[in-house]
Amino acid sequence: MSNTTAASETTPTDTTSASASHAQALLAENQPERRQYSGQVSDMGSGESGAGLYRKLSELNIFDTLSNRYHSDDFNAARSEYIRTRVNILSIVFAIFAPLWIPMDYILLESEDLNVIALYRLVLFAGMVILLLINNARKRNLQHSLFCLTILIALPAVFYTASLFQLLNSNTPLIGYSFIPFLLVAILSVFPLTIMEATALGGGLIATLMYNDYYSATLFTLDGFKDLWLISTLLIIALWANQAQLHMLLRLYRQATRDPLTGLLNRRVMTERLKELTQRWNSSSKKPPVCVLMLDLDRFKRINDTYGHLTGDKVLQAFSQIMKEELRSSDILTRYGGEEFAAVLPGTNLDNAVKAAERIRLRCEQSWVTSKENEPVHFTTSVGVGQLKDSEEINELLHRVDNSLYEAKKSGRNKVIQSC
Ligand SMILES: Nc1nc2c(ncn2[C@@H]2O[C@H](COP(=O)(O)OP(=O)(O)OP(=O)(O)O)[C@@H](O)[C@H]2O)c(=O)[nH]1
Repeated sequence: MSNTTAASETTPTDTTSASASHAQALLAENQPERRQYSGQVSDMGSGESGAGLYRKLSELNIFDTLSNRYHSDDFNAARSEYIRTRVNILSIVFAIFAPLWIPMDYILLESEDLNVIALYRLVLFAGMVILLLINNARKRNLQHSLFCLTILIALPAVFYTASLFQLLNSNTPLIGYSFIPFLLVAILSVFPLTIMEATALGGGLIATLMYNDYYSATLFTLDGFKDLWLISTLLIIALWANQAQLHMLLRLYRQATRDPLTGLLNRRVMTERLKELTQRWNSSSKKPPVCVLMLDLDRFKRINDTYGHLTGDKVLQAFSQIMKEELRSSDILTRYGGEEFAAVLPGTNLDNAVKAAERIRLRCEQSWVTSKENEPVHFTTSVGVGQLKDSEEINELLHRVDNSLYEAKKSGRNKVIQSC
């Protein structure tokens, strides 16, 4: 055990690993911009910063709903469950309604088309049943759910194209067929999709409609234009509905997982993430290092008692800002309890974790917030650091690191102690 030397560099610890990229996704919703300074720490609790256009777009949640690039693995898993259940319901609806129309075809279609179309409908029915099975084979996997959603949209689109080709030369009116692309675009609106996902699926449907209009020689007619107009309008409304759903999901998710004062993850989420991480770590042959920091503000009660709780809150926000700035965006940062914080550093060895802890300690020492009376309020932190050992349970690691933190407090505070 040792109190480490102060690290002069201000760059975050940077060792690579597979788990680091996983953790990056876990926390991506909370990425701050890195700023380097020491001195007065502004009271930014949300973890959002930036300027100009980027900031405006962030405020409009454009980046949140544009693609899933900034979504955590956990949020993606939650969203995939929404998509999976809706794909289940819709594939059952299609499986029921596809063969149900066969009697209507017998009334409306000419005899030479009947058997072929009935066969297409049975194939669509079988496709939907198979999709139902595939859709439930993997849970909490966004790629898989999006794949199944694409199949859900593609199967009726292929059925529509094949039927249209079959019925191209017949004189019967296409009752029960021509609305299919419009129905599919409308169906998109029940899913919480990003703009890119919905545009890709909607674009595919518009292309299908145009392809069929072209082959039935209606693309450049008034009817063709009317179809395009209608499907584009429906797609815009579907995109709007997608955005509303995705935005609401993100908000609910953030409320359930974040500490409102600092914007960091809450303790429950951190424990879950850490459990997942260690399970994966213990079962894999590659074992990149994983370290944990436990950080506690020193004599925080005194700050509250002297300057009031609002100033205490400012210190908590400033401290979390320092953590965000001194650690990598792939690290898992948590407000663990009142004035206690924790950080999981995947892909970082003990030496580098100690350096990172030392950077935070030093930044705190050099920083201050201002009280209501405009007095500078300084603060310091004590830190315990430990690295996950082979076959070690997560609780054992946390217990070890907590003991180091306790030792740092006992031996005078404003210290980093590593657990061996
Ligand atoms: N302002 C503010 N204070 C909080 C919050 N959560 C916990 N606290 C306060 O944090 C203080 C923690 O005090 P202690 O546990 O005695 O620890 P300490 O004064 O930091 O002493 P050491 O940890 O031993 O250095 C208590 O006064 C709590 O009321 C919060 O969200 N805002």
